[in-house]
Amino acid sequence: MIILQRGKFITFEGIDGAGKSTHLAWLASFLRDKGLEVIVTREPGSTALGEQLRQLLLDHRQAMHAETETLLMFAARREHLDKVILPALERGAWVISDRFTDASFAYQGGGRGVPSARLEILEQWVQKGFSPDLTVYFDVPVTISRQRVQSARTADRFELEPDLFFERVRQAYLQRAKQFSERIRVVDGSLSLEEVRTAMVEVVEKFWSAQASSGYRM
Ligand SMILES: Nc1ncnc2c1ncn2[C@@H]1O[C@H](COP(=O)(O)OP(=O)(O)O)[C@@H](O)[C@H]1O
Ligand SMILES: Cc1cn([C@H]2C[C@H](O)[C@@H](COP(=O)(O)OP(=O)(O)O)O2)c(=O)[nH]c1=O
Repeated sequence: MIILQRGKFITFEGIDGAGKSTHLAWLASFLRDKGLEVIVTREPGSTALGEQLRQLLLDHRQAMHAETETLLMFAARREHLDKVILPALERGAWVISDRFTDASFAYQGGGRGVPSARLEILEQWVQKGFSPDLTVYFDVPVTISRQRVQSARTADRFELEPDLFFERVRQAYLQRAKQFSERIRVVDGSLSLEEVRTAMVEVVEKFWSAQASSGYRM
């Protein structure tokens, strides 16, 4: 009898320009080299409906109430869980997502001031106790992330927010990293690309060894 083990769910977090997307591809190939099926995905988005919600959420002409924004983020997440994340984990694949619920606590909570208690209700409603197995948080000062984003792409609705908004987002991430220190690993994203990658590899290799020693069959 073949007993299929559930895959692992890894998320990347950080303020815009922290370097998440740059390092995601590396992690995917690291895990694929170990023989795993790996799904790379992102939030908001990654389903047909989720990508439409993403367009509404990121379009700078689309002003919206902070609670509308929050509900749309969780609506996109519900689809993402149902159509992509949970089926992949159940068939044994590993899933790496560029952002997940920590982003709602950081952006809608820290950035927009939506009370954590409300976010926790939505989290419980949508996730029913499900959360990532590992989160890598790339921490960068706002000035650095701004410079990177400005030279890399056209700003979306969030990236047009002032520095103060991103300071609050960053503080909320740091606070959450303290609160969930077992799950959320902080990497200094302000270093050179090579140095950040080395720090990330260390985090991922530790996680990998912990899985192996706890009996996870690779
Ligand atoms: N450690 C780094 N040093 C210098 N530039 C970086 C570093 N990390 C990312 N970048 C650059 O910053 C820009 C934004 O990076 P990206 O990975 O898209 O960030 P995010 O996905 O977190 O928004 C890209 O042009 C990328 O090449
Ligand atoms: C998932 C999520 C993203 N966001 C925001 C953060 C980003 O500014 C934006 C899109 O995410 P993303 O594509 O990761 O942006 P970037 O590549 O610039 O880091 O959506 C929230 O505000 N709340 C959420 O729950």
